[in-house]
Amino acid sequence: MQNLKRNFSIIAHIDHGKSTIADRLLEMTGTVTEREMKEQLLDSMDLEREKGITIKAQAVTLNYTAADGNKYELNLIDTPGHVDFIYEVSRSLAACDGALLVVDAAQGIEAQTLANVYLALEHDLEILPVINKIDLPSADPEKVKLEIEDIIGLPTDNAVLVSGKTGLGIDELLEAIVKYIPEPKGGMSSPLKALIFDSHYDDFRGVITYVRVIDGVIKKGDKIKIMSTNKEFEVLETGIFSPKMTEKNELSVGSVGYIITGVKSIKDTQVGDTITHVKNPAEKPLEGYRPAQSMVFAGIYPISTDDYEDLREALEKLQLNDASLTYVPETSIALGFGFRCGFLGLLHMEIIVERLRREFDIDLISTAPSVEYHVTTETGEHLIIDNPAEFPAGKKSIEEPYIKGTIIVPRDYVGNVMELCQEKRGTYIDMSYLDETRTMLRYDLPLADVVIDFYDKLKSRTRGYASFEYEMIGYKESDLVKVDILVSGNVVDAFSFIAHKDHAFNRGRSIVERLKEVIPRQQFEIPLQAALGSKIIARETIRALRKNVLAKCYGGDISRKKKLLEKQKEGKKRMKAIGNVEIPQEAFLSVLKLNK
Ligand SMILES: Nc1nc2c(ncn2[C@@H]2O[C@H](COP(=O)(O)OP(=O)(O)OP(=O)(O)O)[C@@H](O)[C@H]2O)c(=O)[nH]1
Repeated sequence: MQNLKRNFSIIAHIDHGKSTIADRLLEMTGTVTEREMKEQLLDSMDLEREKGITIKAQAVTLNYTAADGNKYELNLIDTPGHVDFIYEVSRSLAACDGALLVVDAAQGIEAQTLANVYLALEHDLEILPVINKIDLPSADPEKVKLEIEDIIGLPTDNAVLVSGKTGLGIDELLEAIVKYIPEPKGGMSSPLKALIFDSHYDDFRGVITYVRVIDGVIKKGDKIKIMSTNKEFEVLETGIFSPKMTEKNELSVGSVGYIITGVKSIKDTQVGDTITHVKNPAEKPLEGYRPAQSMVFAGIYPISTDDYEDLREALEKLQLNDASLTYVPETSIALGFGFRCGFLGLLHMEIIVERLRREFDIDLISTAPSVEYHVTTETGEHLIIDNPAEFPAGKKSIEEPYIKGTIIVPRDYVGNVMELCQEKRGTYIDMSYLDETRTMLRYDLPLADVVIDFYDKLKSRTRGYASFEYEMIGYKESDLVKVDILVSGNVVDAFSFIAHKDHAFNRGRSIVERLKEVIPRQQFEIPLQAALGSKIIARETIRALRKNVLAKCYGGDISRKKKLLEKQKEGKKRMKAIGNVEIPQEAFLSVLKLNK
């Protein structure tokens, strides 16, 4: 029997029009009305819209009657667009049989386009090229077609030219989806295999698990189990997204929808895992499952110690919907009680910190982001550390994570990009010309240096024209040291960092220079030092000053004097005392920012 389902996702570089095209498809198939369309449906989170990125994979089912008279069920699975979420992209793609490759007719292929295409090819997906924005005067669809053929090696005979803005070509696109995206293969009577490609926590209904059924049928009342953990659950409801959650009696081969099981935590239904029946289970799970892994770590501290419990609750809540966020309590002499958090990448970290601030209204300090190091001690012990405070004194060797970075940039900026990559300890791999104006560069880079300020610098040095994408390539041995910052001879743990030996001096010096500017003079001299073990590598001194707030009030107005003293006391609350030195909160903020 013919399967009239088609499962696909849209892959595109940021701003090439993924959401706009998705909206048009929803509109043309009558899935949502124009009025409902006002809000861009597929990315609904505020923050997401602001940052112009799609964070969480989502799905929607469209009903489409094709020119051949058949009624098709088209399942569009939205994928996150950013490298931080590459694993989620990969799992969403695994739920599809094909992908629309959307390329902006005026911009051409970008780094992210390439990375996502390679992922789709790894999953054996049929790729349908879609050239968007053909309404633009600067559109050059023929040139973009050639690029797709030359750079990706993908034929473009069946490429569809569209304008997400005007709706031009969307009819043809729907027909092309039915024609070129393969129908789902799988056995109706085979043991159940369903891939979990996303999940979210709903306050009222518990965990909603997004699944794609590969083999078999799943329905209400079924006893199921998660294959990696063998945990068993009962199915309370099955349904599809149209785009609201709509109950359906069953999900069968090729279906994309949700199941509700009364699971309390999304940790129990991790993305990439396989669901099967307790009775007559599948023999083997679907390939490629691995738990999401933190790549970037940072300490997060409430500015006011009163907010500590609120911060813990907020993190707990965020984790309900984000299994890739990890946190453990941590204490810092300088910053007090907080949490060491693990993130998928820098953007993920920014999003979480921003949500803590906005949605939970907590004032925070985050320490400079770091990565996970593999250390072998002199006694042969292997340690994994993600916090400079844990850096062992005696060590034999230390390894750090490396990425392979791909940067596409207009030719004029190649010099700047190469310079930046060199500063970031990159190793040049190769360079190729995409067309007359654009160049693709590849470098191996240490992740630690990429997370610090690589994106920002790349943007400013190429005036925003560069696109950047990376993949992890593993660990490499490196000459790394820990640098401590001392204020009046006391180590301020929040400022300690791990760096390559050649960079230790510069970073250490810039921190003590900055501290000299932001710590107010006190009644005694304050030495500021950067130290590598017991060796001082940089030093500044804040000269002594007798600060007398009453100096200005030579008259006898006692109440005014009192007021000033009160004010000074207030200010002191916002100080952290390191030894006998009072350091204002702002000093931490400004130095940690610089450290970023
Ligand atoms: N002129 C023109 N503009 C378009 C077209 N399609 C999309 N745009 C515009 O391009 C910009 C990006 O479109 P989005 O649909 O948000 O792009 P996206 O790929 O989903 O972007 P991210 O969600 O940031 O990954 C928006 O300002 C759209 O209005 C088109 O066909 N023609």
